[in-house]
Formats: sequence, structure tokens, C-alpha cells
Amino acid sequence: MNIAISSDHGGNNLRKEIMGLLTEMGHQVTDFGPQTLDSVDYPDYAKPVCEGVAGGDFEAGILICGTGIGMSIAANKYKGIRCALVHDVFSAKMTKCHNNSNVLAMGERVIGPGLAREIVATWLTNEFEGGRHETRVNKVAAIESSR
Ligand SMILES: O=C(CO)[C@H](O)[C@H](O)[C@H](O)COP(=O)(O)O
Repeated sequence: MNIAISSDHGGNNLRKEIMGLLTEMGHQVTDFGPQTLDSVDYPDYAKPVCEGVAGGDFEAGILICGTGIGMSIAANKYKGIRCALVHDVFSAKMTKCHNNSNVLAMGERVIGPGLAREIVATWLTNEFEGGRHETRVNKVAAIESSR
């Protein structure tokens, strides 16, 4: 898959860990930084990933900050983005199978690299189930279109 990734300063180390995993898994990774440990603002780094996924340049996006919360809030402001904040393996599977999430957010200050790797691998290797879940995802999209 063609995957975009970014973080803020609070997610820099985990972003690099996950980039390594994605490469090991054979994915194409586009890194939107940041490239230093300077303090930055997460909405600035959510933007290229979300615009790229919503615009079809990337099949999936991964966003990492200290808690993952700021990134997920910012990401879900973009039309067409379904960002899930995930810190456990069960939710990683469910959000792909049921929500068809196209962006995954995690917090480097919340979970360790081992669990984060498992979450990403689980999210990327499961499939949207469609059916009743598609009806629900479409209803969410209708809310977005009506505003
Ligand atoms: O947005 C966040 C929380 O919702 C992220 O965790 C940020 O990484 C965090 O707020 C950054 O905090 P800092 O004190 O500026 O390092």
C-alpha cells in the first residue's frame, strides 16, 4: 500500500519505529515529518497526510502525537477522513472491519513501540466488512456532506 505518515514532536520516535515496520511489511511510505525534535503544532502535520488520503494520493495515513488525541481531532475535520485513535489490538481490527478507517492515530506517550507495531500490522491486514457497516459509514458521510 501507499501510506502517508506524520507526527508532532511528541510522536517523533514512534513515527520512525512505525516507518521501519511499514517498510518491513513492503509498503511504500511517504514521511511528512517533522525532521527535528523542535516543538511543532500537530494540525500542521495532520494536514498533508489527510489531504493526501482524502485526495486519493495515499491509501492510508498514520498520525502520531503525544496522546494521538490532537491528531485524531484534527484529522476528522477533513472531509472523507475516518480517523481512529487506537491503543489496543482489538480496536485496530474493529475500526478497519466496521468503520473502514483510512487514518490511524496513536499516542507515543500512551503505548510502547511493541504494541504500536502490532496495532499497525493488525489495522493494515484486516478488511472492511461492508454490509450493515457500509450503511453506517455512509450515514456518517451524509452528516459530513450536510454541513
Ligand atoms: O495534541 C496532543 C494532545 O491532544 C498531543 O499529545 C501533543 O503531542 C501534545 O499536546 C504536545 O504537548 P507538548 O507539551 O507541547 O509537548
